[in-house]
Amino acid sequence: MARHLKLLVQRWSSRVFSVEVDAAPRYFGVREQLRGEPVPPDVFSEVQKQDRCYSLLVCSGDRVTGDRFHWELRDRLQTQLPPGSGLRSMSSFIPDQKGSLLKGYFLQSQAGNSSLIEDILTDLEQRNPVLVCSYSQSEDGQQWTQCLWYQSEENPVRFCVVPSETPKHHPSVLNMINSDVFYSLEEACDVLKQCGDIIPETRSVLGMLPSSLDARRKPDFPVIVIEGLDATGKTTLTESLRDSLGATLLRSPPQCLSAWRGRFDREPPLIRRAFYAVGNYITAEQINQEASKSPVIVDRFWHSTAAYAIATAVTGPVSNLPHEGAEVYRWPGDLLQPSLVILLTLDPEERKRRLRSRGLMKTDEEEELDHNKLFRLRVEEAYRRIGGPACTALDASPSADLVLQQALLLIRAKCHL
Ligand SMILES: Nc1ncnc2c1ncn2[C@@H]1O[C@H](COP(=O)(O)OP(=O)(O)OP(=O)(O)O)[C@@H](O)[C@H]1O
Ligand SMILES: Nc1ccn([C@H]2C[C@H](O)[C@@H](COP(=O)(O)O)O2)c(=O)n1
Repeated sequence: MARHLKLLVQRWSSRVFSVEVDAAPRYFGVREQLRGEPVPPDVFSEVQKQDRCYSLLVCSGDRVTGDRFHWELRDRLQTQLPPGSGLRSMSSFIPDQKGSLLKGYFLQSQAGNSSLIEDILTDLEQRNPVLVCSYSQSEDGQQWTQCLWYQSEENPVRFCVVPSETPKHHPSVLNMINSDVFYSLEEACDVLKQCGDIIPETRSVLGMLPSSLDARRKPDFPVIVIEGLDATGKTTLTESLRDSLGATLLRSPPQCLSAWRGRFDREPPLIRRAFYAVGNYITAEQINQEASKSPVIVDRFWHSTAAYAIATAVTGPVSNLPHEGAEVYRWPGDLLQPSLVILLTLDPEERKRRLRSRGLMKTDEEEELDHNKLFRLRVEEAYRRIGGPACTALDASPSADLVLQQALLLIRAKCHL
């Protein structure tokens, strides 16, 4: 057994497991001996006595391989598992310990299909970096126990399953920095470089980077970023501002990456977010060049990259986001800081009306914004919490002309244009 797996299992009883039920995590832990009354954790409360549950945790030493495997595993399981397996996202972590998060899946077998499921899991564990556990109920129905699958042939160690308190931080927060949100060009490039063999397009993306970057260089003209959810009116406003101010209009990701964007949108968060992070640095270089000649308007920048990444990594209500002022909301030290960031805000019904009347194709995340109210609320709140510079909110519900006038007032007050 690999050394890192052995170390993992040694600290097994200090780990907490979380299973997603109705878009919110439920927590449980394991103990070698049960103290006090047995209480089944609520994730097991609706499982029938004769049924078994299983967990699979991805334990790859290499994060690019591990994240890609975790991403593909969901499709594989959805195709192979019999109906009614109740596949859910799961994770395992040590509370408050950064980098301790392992991602995986939780499922259950029903009477009659457990041998099929066990064959699938055995095959997966033999060929891939996964750790499988099975859960079963004791004869008297009082207790659920966990058995590490790789040991089950030899001398299986059974752990008692116990409910666990909601941890201070959502588990995803433990691995967010430089996995979901990148705080330096170097960290984002490292991920893309590791993908060179599996995604040849990364070489072209990295080839677009300027040879040197100077985040401290102060642009001669103001740089104004327009942010907001899709269909809040960014394109409409940025084009009007360009015309009114005689400004240059740029966007992030920049035009030169558009041929590869769809390719990276199909990758797991680690790779996808690294692509968008690198896009911001390429746009920053374009800003540096243009802001020596005229004001620059930018359609999306760092706030979009960080807000969508944070809101996707965390599940459940807004209260699961990292707390206000947390490290994840800081601005990367090596990225150009705009003079002003305007966040367009819009009532969800009006946004939907504009989306419908526009009728364009939507990305998966835009679809998610429409269907998942909690996701939308998390993105909006993450936008507000990101600092350095923080967003200035602007109500985008009046007519396009009135929104333009309000934006010009903000720009003149802040940037003395
Ligand atoms: N102030 C406004 N009042 C009414 N309709 C508007 C207003 N601003 C924009 N629209 C319309 O709403 C739709 C979405 O606007 P726009 O494309 O500018 O949004 P966006 O934020 O750039 O969207 P995306 O991020 O998806 O590209 C368009 O059909 C546009 O004409
Ligand atoms: N600087 C950026 C720009 C965009 N994104 C991501 C966030 C969303 O998934 C999607 C929205 O972009 P749009 O469809 O409006 O072009 O792209 C990002 O992460 N960073």
